[in-house]
Amino acid sequence: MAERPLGELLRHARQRLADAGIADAAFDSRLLVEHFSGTTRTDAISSPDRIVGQVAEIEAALDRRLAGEPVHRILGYRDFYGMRLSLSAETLEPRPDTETLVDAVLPFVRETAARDGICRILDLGTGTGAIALALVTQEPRAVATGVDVSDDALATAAANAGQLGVSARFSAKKSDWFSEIDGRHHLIVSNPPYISSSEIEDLQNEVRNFDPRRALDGGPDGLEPYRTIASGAARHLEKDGLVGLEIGRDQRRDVTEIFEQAGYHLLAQHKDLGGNDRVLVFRR
Ligand SMILES: C[S@@+](CC[C@H](N)C(=O)[O-])C[C@H]1O[C@@H](n2cnc3c(N)ncnc32)[C@H](O)[C@@H]1O
Repeated sequence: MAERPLGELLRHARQRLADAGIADAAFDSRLLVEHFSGTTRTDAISSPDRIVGQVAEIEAALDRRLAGEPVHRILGYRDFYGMRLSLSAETLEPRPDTETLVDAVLPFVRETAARDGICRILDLGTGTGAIALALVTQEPRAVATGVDVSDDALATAAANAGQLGVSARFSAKKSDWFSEIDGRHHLIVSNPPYISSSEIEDLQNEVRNFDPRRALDGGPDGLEPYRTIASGAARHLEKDGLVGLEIGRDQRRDVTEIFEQAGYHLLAQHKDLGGNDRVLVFRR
């Protein structure tokens, strides 16, 4: 059937996902139908008889969802800190938990910018650019370098900066952590890969099969990137600069120890909305 009324199509889509046991069937079906039909939630309520011509595209999107692909991978974007960020094959889907890191360091970014007229930020493992772009869109005097080893992620981050109108204050830089980085920054932020290599096989299919492995795998104990960041950060930080990190829920002690051994002290720690340890902020 090439055309169908919007209300009927929404019910059908929801039913297909619910019948297959998809947990968020109502939410996912609404996002997919709205995206591929170009309609809004208001249209669904005010014009359920509106005829939708994109039935084939919507069925194809539902097929992908039924095959286990996460809904935002199918949509090609995910919203983060009020921004719509494009995704690509080698970018992690930014998660709401990571907004905790942005909230934790934003006051420091604003204070630094007010004092020095600028805040230089280094985002290690930038992916879509989520953390750096949230900070530069919130503070107009902030400038950020987003580092990644993936060309695909860097191209996506640069495109996201363009979409948000902040290209002049965001540069995407290919570097293995600090290897190609010069100069000093007021703030280093990172949500590095922090899952141990052996645990990756136990992850939900939707994470393991659709988020890039390079964005997840933190080495044998999941802590390798933290060691690299702890040992290199001092050469790239301004005096009194901060390091803000996202961590796995059981990594608070280990990551604190790694940074304390490198001469830092823990300035603040934050839990995510689920009450898990999620963010640590260090000063030297
Ligand atoms: C967990 S993802 C975080 C992405 C993004 N910052 C976010 O919070 O949504 C980790 C990122 O680190 C990048 N990465 C992995 N190894 C790296 C390395 N050696 N040097 C720089 N970036 C690396 C991955 O490509 C990935 O984009």
